[in-house]
Amino acid sequence: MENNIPKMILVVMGVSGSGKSTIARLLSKALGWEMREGDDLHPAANIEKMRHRIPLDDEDRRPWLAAIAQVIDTWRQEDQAGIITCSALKGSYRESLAAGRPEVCFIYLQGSKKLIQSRLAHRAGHFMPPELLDSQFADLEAPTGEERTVTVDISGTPEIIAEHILSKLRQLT
Ligand SMILES: Nc1ncnc2c1ncn2[C@@H]1O[C@H](COP(=O)(O)OP(=O)(O)O)[C@@H](O)[C@H]1O
Ligand SMILES: O=C(O)[C@H](O)[C@@H](O)[C@H](O)[C@H](O)COP(=O)(O)O
Repeated sequence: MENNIPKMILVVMGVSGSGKSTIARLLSKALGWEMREGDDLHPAANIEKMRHRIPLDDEDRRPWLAAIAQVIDTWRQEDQAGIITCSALKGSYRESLAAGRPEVCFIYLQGSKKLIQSRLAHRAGHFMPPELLDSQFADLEAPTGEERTVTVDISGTPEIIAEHILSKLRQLT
């Protein structure tokens, strides 16, 4: 139990630029839970595709989601809490990550295309081109009403968003 929050596995999700890495790092610091960057688990071909401004499809994402599930399963086997970033845009992807893994809780970073576009315009040193944002929103199936999901608005500062998530997680149990 950290900050009155029971051990769980958080999947920080949302479109590119919604703040997954930023917020996951803050949550990891606050909770002392290990954080993994989902971006690091893409096959090289996926990174190349995105670099060339080609959106990923279900087939491309299959091995990536499997690698994310593997990280989650390692934490489960070790009875560890953890935080991983993953866009998890579609309901079917979330189902594949959550099925048989009751420790998983999704944190959905919700924001408008306009706001996220403006943040991506200022992000440097990332392989993901801002031009792919339209395709991210086209694929997004927001997790409205799904179980074990916390939705937060991303218009505030990272610190406010993280605090908001922590307070919602405290109310989950
Ligand atoms: N709440 C926020 N307020 C202002 N800028 C933010 C906020 N969250 C993230 N950013 C900035 O927006 C950009 C995208 O955030 P990032 O964490 O890389 O998103 P993602 O991991 O979802 O692609 C980064 O430049 C980051 O510093
Ligand atoms: O199509 C997808 O499922 C996403 O694009 C996912 O692959 C991830 O979001 C990228 O790796 C970009 O990285 P950021 O989300 O960190 O911009």
